[in-house]
Amino acid sequence: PAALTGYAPATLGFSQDKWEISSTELTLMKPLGSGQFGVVRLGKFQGRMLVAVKTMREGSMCEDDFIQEAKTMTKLQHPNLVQLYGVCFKERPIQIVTEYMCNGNLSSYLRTKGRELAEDRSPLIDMCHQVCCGMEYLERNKFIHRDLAARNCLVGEHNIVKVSDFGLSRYVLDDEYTSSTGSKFPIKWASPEVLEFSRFSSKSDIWAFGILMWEVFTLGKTPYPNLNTTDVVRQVTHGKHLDRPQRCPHAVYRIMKQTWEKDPMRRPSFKELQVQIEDIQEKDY
Ligand SMILES: CNC(=O)Nc1cc(-c2cccc(-n3cnc4cc(C(C)(C)C)ccc4c3=O)c2C)cn(C)c1=O
Repeated sequence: PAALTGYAPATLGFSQDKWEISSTELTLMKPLGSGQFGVVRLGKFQGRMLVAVKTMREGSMCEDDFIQEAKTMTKLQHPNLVQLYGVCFKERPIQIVTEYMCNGNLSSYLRTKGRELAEDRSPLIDMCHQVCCGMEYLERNKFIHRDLAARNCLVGEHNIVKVSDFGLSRYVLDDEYTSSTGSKFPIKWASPEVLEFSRFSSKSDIWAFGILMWEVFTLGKTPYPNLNTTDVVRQVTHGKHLDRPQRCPHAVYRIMKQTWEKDPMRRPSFKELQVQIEDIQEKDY
């Protein structure tokens, strides 16, 4: 059956609209770590399919709003998106069940495995291309991620990269995260219009994608190293950009710079970025 070949069927094999999962169908296993909503565990669905299970920490999420949206989110299906399989919401705390990615988040993966990846440049540009493909699908579906960063992408076998937790920031109840002046707000990935007016759009996702490209070509460095929040906000609003990472080809840096246009409408779309990245892959790699 498909599950044994490692191919993750989009809807775990049940009918399209069965996005409600009963907790009796889940076996929880080892913890994978904890995120904004609490502990995430490895699990098994119906005793055979490996999944990841987020158990919502009390008060961390606006659960009713999320449950409304979950049905739509299960319909977002793409090879470069971490598939949302369904939600257990008959008991509290609710549990979110997604596809499992064996190599963890892209930021840690770059920091630990980056050396090998950088031996040849193609894996790095290929990872950017995969994220771009997942984001182009979201853009096409008028779906905004709102917190695109290497830490919110996950890695599977054979350097497969998928975008994770898209749109979930809308349900975070922690003001430290949601307020642009909060200690957990992702300032270094935020575009000028997000910093000034909290104006999120696919064009602010494009800005964040440029920062993610910089993360990839620095093998997981934190952007604006040794700058504090105030300095980052000043630099970004005054049009000062991240420098070209030493292992980043000029052609790739030219793409990054397009994503950091102050005027959102002058930034490319993910569709246009996809073509530009594919052109580089054909020529240089
Ligand atoms: C070794 N393999 C693995 O560890 N694989 C996996 C690890 C995680 C994992 C583990 C712990 C924490 C988080 N995490 C991290 N950041 C988050 C950020 C948000 C927002 C709203 C702030 C964007 C929401 C949820 C999370 C969240 O659950 C994840 C994704 C999820 N999945 C599907 C895996 O395959």
